[in-house]
Amino acid sequence: MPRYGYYDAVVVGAGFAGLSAAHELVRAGLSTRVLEARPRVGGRVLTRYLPDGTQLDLGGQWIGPTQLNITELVHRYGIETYPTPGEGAMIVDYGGERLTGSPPEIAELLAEIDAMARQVPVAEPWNAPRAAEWDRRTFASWLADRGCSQVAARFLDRVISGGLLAGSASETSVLETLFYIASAGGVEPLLGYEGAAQDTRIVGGAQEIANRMAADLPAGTVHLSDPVLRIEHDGSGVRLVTRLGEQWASRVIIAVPPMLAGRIQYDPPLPGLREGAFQRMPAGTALKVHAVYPEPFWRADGFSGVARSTSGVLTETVDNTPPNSPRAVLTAFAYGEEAILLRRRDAAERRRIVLAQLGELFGQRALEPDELVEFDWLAEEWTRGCFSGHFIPGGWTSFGAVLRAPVGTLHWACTETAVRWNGYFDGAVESGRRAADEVRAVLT
Ligand SMILES: Cc1cc2nc3c(=O)[nH]c(=O)nc-3n(C[C@H](O)[C@H](O)[C@H](O)COP(=O)(O)OP(=O)(O)OC[C@H]3O[C@@H](n4cnc5c(N)ncnc54)[C@H](O)[C@@H]3O)c2cc1C
Repeated sequence: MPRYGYYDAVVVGAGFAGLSAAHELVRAGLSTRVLEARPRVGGRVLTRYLPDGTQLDLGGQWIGPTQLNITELVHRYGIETYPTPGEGAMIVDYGGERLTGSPPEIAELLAEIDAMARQVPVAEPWNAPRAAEWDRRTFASWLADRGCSQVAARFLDRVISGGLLAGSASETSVLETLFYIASAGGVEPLLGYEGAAQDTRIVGGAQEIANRMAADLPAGTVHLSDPVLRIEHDGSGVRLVTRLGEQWASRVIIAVPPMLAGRIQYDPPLPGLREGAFQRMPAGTALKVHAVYPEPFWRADGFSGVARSTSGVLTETVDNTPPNSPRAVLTAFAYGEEAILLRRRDAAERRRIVLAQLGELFGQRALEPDELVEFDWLAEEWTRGCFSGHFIPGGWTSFGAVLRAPVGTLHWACTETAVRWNGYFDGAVESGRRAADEVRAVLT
């Protein structure tokens, strides 16, 4: 280990991106330190246990079979997984009509959107043939002009702009929407359960992967509860001022969400385009709420627990009960305007609104959970949003080219910079490894 706190590389942030970067740097024989603001690793994964042992993943939780980076880590550490409970009927509340799947109009629209997404080169979306037009246009305006039914537009606004991008169609460009879809390999790999992004869960919770990655680094590599406040980079080396002291490094990988990377003080200030990119990538506003019941009563009624809805505040629900759990968990998601509306209410009113909709979907027994557990990632000092950040309209074509470009001795990671599975664990791992490759190429 180097003396006097001088490292070949310092990584800021111990989420999947930062931990993945650190592993590659250590493997390359570079002296490495990770500085993490929180008293724990994992960032946007957070597994909590209720006193009786019921497990709740308050942050990210699913992995899917085409997410090869995160799957490799799960295998490397021998972490057990289980399939997302899937038996029983899905409920689709489609403009007040109750269906058991998406109607043909939605399938047609999704096929069209998929075809458009195939025209977006994921490493450089700004070079898509219709990039300029798609980047200045919101997805809401595309839906309006497409001439689909109002309910179909509302469904896609809530399920795509909400469920995937954690916002609403009026704030996201067509290009960002298509990039996100292309980055995951299509609409079905994103929205589906079996064989798709919601296929598999982690025994012990998703935070277990991050815990194991941190434990597998040389002792003392990860330094917790020490946020980086200021970065001085004169081209020859870097001085990092943290809450507890200072560190020096030849190279730094900043593996934190854009919203937070932009809040670190840089001296000299970052180039204008780099700063502009941070400013144009706000984080989503999704809310994830867990209702805990004595048993999964919906299964006995023939339902899978999966619901999608065009009305009410909740767009999606899922059976989130781990195997051998003492109690059952039904998890609900609100996105975009509905998630903002819920935040405007106090906790008692939020509870009333959420339970009323669960009752409409799953019947009387849903009205009386043992507990309702919520966690607001938007209010988390070291995350500031949920699920991830996205370019606002115009962002990709004006600022996309600088998203991953190093600034002198500073390198950028985090899921928002990923080419594949952007926004997911898998993309975070990819981004950390890519940034470590950049550093390795210079230092070894
Ligand atoms: C509710 C929710 C559900 C999700 N569901 C899924 C899912 O099912 N599957 C999936 O694949 N993805 C999911 N995601 C997204 C997934 O969690 C993220 O893509 C991934 O965890 C991001 O990893 P990261 O390393 O890029 O960033 P982060 O996890 O945000 O890590 C950044 C780290 O940097 C630290 N940090 C911030 N600022 C500083 C500073 N100044 N100094 C030092 N440290 C700092 C933070 O504390 C954090 O630990 C979900 C996210 C949320 C919030």
